[in-house]
Amino acid sequence: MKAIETHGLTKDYGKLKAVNGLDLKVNEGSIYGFLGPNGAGKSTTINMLMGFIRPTEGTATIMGYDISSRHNEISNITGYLPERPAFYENMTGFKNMSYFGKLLKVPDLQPRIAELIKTVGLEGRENDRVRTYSHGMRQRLGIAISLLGNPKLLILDEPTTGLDPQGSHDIRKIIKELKNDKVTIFLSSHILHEVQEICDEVGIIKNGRLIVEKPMDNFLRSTGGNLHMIEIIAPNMDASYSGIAGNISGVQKVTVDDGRMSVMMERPEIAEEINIALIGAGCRVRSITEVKPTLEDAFLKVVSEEHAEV
Ligand SMILES: Nc1ncnc2c1ncn2[C@@H]1O[C@H](COP(=O)(O)OP(=O)(O)OP(=O)(O)O)[C@@H](O)[C@H]1O
Repeated sequence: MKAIETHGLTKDYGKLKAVNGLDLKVNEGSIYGFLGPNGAGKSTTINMLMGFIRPTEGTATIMGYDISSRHNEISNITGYLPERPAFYENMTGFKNMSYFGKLLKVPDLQPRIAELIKTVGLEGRENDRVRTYSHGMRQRLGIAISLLGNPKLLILDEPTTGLDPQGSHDIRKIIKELKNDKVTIFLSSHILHEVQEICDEVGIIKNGRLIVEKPMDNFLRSTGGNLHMIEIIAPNMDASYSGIAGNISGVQKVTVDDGRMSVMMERPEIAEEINIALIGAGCRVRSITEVKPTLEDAFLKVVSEEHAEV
């Protein structure tokens, strides 16, 4: 069973197809990064999954439950953090949690709240009114509330946007710990280095259509043309060594710039041959580092292409 599965999910706003025939598959236990340019249809998709708006066409299930008919079951197993969470501003963080916890009929509510306040790092501020909270504290409270019911699936709409480095780091840590507890996490974000760090699957939507859905590693490798890249540093590195590396079988491209050689090659083991050849030719190799493709590069590449990949 998939944690989330959609078939032809579509939302029209007049002539605009905000979401257009979306077929998503989110594996249970994964951290799935749902990406796309502004206006691509991410929030509209999330709003349909959460039952806030009705699809124009198509179907979707969450943990096997149909979103159009099994809303109660879905609410019981899904936690949700909206892009801008709303609270009772004049109540304390603790009281807000109590209120939502009672709505969800959370058993042993008081100890559960205390535990979550600790998890999200709000200790010491839980008895202050929410209107005095910073943006980061509001996000922390929103995450704590979304976790009240011990969800199996957590849907987070841009959870770290606008947070300071410590806040983003803490939230990434919470997300990774939830994965260890087998919670599936579906998050939308524009902060691609964070998505690369924590997500193991990636789906990219553009103009309402899914253009990529892959395990993160596969996606990063596929957009790099399945090549591996290394960077070699040597104090006496210069262009005369390019031919030495370039002659080795499986090396696709060599550039030398500012005392650094960059090599694109077909297999990672070729690095050892390059090292031996360079040293044999008098190059004083100091370091060889694997350069990982970035999600940002891969994302920009696929969204600038017109064709759909899936
Ligand atoms: N209630 C609405 N009425 C009309 N059009 C809407 C409505 N809600 C969203 N749209 C349009 O649907 C498209 C998708 O919007 P959506 O908010 O889902 O994008 P998004 O991917 O979440 O964008 P962002 O990254 O900017 O948050 C946009 O063109 C938006 O203007």
